[in-house]
Amino acid sequence: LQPSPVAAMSTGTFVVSQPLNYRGGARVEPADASGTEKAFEPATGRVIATFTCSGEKEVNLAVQNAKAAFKIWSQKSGMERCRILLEAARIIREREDEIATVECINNGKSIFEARLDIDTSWQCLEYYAGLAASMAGEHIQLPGGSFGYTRREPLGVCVGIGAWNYPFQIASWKSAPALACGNAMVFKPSPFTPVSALLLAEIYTEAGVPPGLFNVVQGGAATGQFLCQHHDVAKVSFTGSVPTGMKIMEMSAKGIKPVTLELGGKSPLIIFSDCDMNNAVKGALMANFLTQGQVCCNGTRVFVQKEILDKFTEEVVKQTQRIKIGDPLLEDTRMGPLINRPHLERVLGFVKVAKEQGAKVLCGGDIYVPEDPKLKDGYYMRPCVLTNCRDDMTCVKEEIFGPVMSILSFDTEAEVLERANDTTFGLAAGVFTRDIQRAHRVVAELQAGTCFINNYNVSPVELPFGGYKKSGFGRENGRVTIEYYSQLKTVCVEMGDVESAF
Ligand SMILES: NC(=O)c1ccc[n+]([C@@H]2O[C@H](COP(=O)([O-])OP(=O)(O)OC[C@H]3O[C@@H](n4cnc5c(N)ncnc54)[C@H](O)[C@@H]3O)[C@@H](O)[C@H]2O)c1
Repeated sequence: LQPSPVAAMSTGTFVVSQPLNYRGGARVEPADASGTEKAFEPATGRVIATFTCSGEKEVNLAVQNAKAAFKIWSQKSGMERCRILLEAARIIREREDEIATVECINNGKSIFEARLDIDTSWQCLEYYAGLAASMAGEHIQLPGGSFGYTRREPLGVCVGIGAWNYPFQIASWKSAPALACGNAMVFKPSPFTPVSALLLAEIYTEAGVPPGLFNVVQGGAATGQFLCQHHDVAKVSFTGSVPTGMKIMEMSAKGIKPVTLELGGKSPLIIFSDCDMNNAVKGALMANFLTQGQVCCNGTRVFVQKEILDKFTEEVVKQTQRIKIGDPLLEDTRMGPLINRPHLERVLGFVKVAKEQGAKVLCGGDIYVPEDPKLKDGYYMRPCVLTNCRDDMTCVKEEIFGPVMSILSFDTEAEVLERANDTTFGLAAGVFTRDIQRAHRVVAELQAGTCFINNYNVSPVELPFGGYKKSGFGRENGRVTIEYYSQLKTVCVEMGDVESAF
C-alpha cells in the first residue's frame, strides 16, 4: 500500500476537490441545490471546501438508493452483515491516521484526540458486528401445540443527522447499529464538518456493503427537513442542540417516525472532600476541555466541597494553564481552535457576561494568537476557569459549548444533589469520592442518562449513552441500541383447527 497523501498533510494545505455527496456507492455532485456552504479549517480560517447543499430531488435520490440497497442488505444473515462490518472496522483501523488528520483539519480538535475518536468509531463497528449475528427472536409455546415466535426486523431507511463536534464518530455511532440491524442509512453531517463522513461511506463500500446502503447528503436545516419529512424514511437519529431536536421531533411526529435525540447538556461534576485530589483535578479537566470544550456531556458545573475548594481550584488553574494550545496537527498540542469565528465570539461573550454577573476569571477566557503566522486567523482561545459562581448565573445555567469551567462550592450531599439536578438538561453527571456507598447513593439520585464515578468523559462503546429530560431520549452504543434500530414482529401459529366464534 502507498502511504496516503493526507497522512503527511500539514496545517494550511488541505483542500477538498472531490464531490461531497455519496450516493449509490460513489461520490456524486447533487442533482439539485438548496444553496451553497463553505467549510473551514478552524486552525487557519482558510476555506477548504465550497459545496452545494442538497435539495429535495437529491435527498429523494439518496433515499431511493438506500431503499434499493435495503432490499438486498435486509435479506442477509446476521453473520454476513457481521463479516462486512468487521472488514469496515479493519479498514478504519488501517486508515486511522488519515481519517484522524482529516477530522483534525476540518474540526480543529488535536490530532491526539482525533485518533481517540477514530478508535471509538471502529470499536463501535466491531461491537455491532458482534451483535449482528446474535440478534434473535423468541419462541413461545401456546396451548394445543400451537406456538408463537418473534422476529427482530430492521426498520428500513434510517436518517442520521450529525453535529460538528465529533463528525466521524457520530456517523459511525449511528450507522454501525443501523446497518448491523439490517437497515440502510442516509447521513447528513453538519455543514461545518462535511468531509470525514465521505471516508466512512467509501470504507463501507470497500468492505462490501451493497451500493446505496450508506449515503451522504450535504446541507443545513433545509436539507435536514427534506430528510425528516420524506415518506420513505422510517427513523431519524439526531445529534445536536435542543431547539433543533424539538423541530426534528415535530417533523417526525407528522410521519409517526421514531426518533433518537442526542441533545445538549449542562452537566454537574461533584467533587467531595474525601476524593483522590489528583484524580478529581484530572477528571475536571477531562470534563471540560476535550475538543476545546465543545462536548455535549461536559461537566461544566463543577461543585466542590468547601473544605477542599481552595486547594482544588489552585491545582485546576495550574493544570489548565499548562494545556498546550496551537496547531492541532502537532503531536504535543492538546487544544486546537474552536469550530468557527461566530462560535468563538459566542463563547467569549459568555465569559464577558459571567464577569458582569460577578464571576471571577482565574485564567484564560480570552483570544489566543499562536506564534506561528499561518495560524493567526484561526479561532483560538485560552481555556477558562471561573470562580465566585452562583447557580443563577448565565454561565452556570446555559450550555456554553466552549472551554469554560464554572466552579461552585457546596457544604452537604443533600444540598449539592438538589442544585445539581436543578436544570432542564440531563445528559451526564459525575462524582468524585472515595466513599463507595456515597458514590452509588449520589448517582442513584442524579437525573442524568450517563453518570461517571471517579472519572469523566470516557466512552466505551459497550455502554449505552444518552440523556434524561431535555437532553433527549433513546440511546447510542451498548446492546440496548438494537431496540432503537429494529422492530419486533410477532407471529402466532395455529396447529389445530380454528375455533370460530360464529
Ligand atoms: N447528546 C449528544 O450525543 C451530543 C453530541 C454532540 C453534540 N451535541 C449537541 O449538539 C449541539 C452542537 O451541535 P450543532 O451546533 O451542530 O447543533 P445544531 O442543532 O445546530 O445542528 C445539528 C444538525 O442538525 C441540522 N439541522 C439544523 N436545523 C435543522 C432542521 N430544522 N431540520 C433538520 N436538521 C437540522 C444541522 O445542519 C446539523 O447537521 C450542542 O447543543 C451539543 O450539546 C449532543
